[in-house]
Amino acid sequence: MLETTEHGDTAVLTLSHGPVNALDLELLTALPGALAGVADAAAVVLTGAGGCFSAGVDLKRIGDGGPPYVAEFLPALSTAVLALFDHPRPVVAAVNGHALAGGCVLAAACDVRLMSGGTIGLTELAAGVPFPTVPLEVMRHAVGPAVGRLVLAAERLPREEAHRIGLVDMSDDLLPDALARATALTAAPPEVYALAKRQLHAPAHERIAARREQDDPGVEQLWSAPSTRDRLRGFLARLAGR
Ligand SMILES: C/C=C/C(=O)SCCNC(=O)CCNC(=O)[C@H](O)C(C)(C)COP(=O)(O)OP(=O)(O)OC[C@H]1O[C@@H](n2cnc3c(N)ncnc32)[C@H](O)[C@@H]1OP(=O)(O)O
Repeated sequence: MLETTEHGDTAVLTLSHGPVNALDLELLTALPGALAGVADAAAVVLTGAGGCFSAGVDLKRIGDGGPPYVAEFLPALSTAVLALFDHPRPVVAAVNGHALAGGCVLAAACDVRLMSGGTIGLTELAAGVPFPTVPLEVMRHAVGPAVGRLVLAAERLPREEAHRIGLVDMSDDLLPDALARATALTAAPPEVYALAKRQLHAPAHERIAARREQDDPGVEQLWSAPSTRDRLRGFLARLAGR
C-alpha cells in the first residue's frame, strides 16, 4: 500500500493501491508513520506505483458506504499533509502520472514537485462534490492566486501548463531527476533546512491544523445532501463506463 525503498541516503515512498493509487483511509493514515520511519534518511521522494501518482480519495470506498468522507477522510488527509509539512528533511514529489484532487493535494504539500506525464488538478467540482477547506489551504499555499482557476474550473492540467503556474517542474527522467533534486536540497545544513521549512509552512500549517477536525459546515451539509450522493454515483458510473 505504501512501499519504502532506499536509494542511497534518500528514501522513496511509493503510493501503491490499485490501478490509480486511490487514497483510502489506510493509505492516508499510513503516510505519517512511513515518514516517521524514514526520519534518518537525508531526503524523501514520494511517488506512485504504475502509471498514476494518485486519482484522489477512494470514491468507491466512500460510495460503497465506507468511512465517512468529512468525519474521517478529511482529517486523515489533513494529518498526512501536516506530516509532509513537519518532516524536517526535503520531500520531493515525483509525479509519475495523473495527480488529481487529493493526489494533487498530497503532491502540493511536498517541498518540490517534478512531473513526467499525466495531468494534475483539482477535479472535485467536475465530480459535483463540495471543495473542502484543507485542500484549498494547501493549494493556495503552493500556487497562490492560481488556486481559483484550479478549484473553480476543475481543470486537469498537462505538465506544461502546471509548470506555467508554478505547480511543478518538468522531468523526462523522473526518478533520477527526483533523487538528484532531493540530494541538491540536502546541501543546506539539516537544522537550517528544517527551520526554513517550518517558517515557510507556518501560516498554512496553522490554518490546516485549525480545520483538521471540523471543515466549513457547508462542506458537511452539501456532502450529506441526497443530490450530492446522486452526483457522486453518476460520476462513479461514468468512470466505470469509460
Ligand atoms: C470530495 C471528493 C473529492 C474527490 O476525490 S473528487 C474525485 C477526484 N478524482 C478524480 O476525479 C479522478 C477520477 N479518475 C480519473 O479521472 C481516471 O481514473 C484517471 C485519469 C485517474 C485514470 O484514468 P485511466 O487510466 O483511464 O483509468 P480508469 O479506467 O479511469 O480507472 C481505473 C480504475 O480505477 C477506478 N478509479 C479511478 N479513480 C478512482 C477514485 N478516485 N477512487 C476510486 N476508484 C477510482 C476506476 O473506476 C477504474 O475502476 P475499474 O477498473 O473497476 O473500472
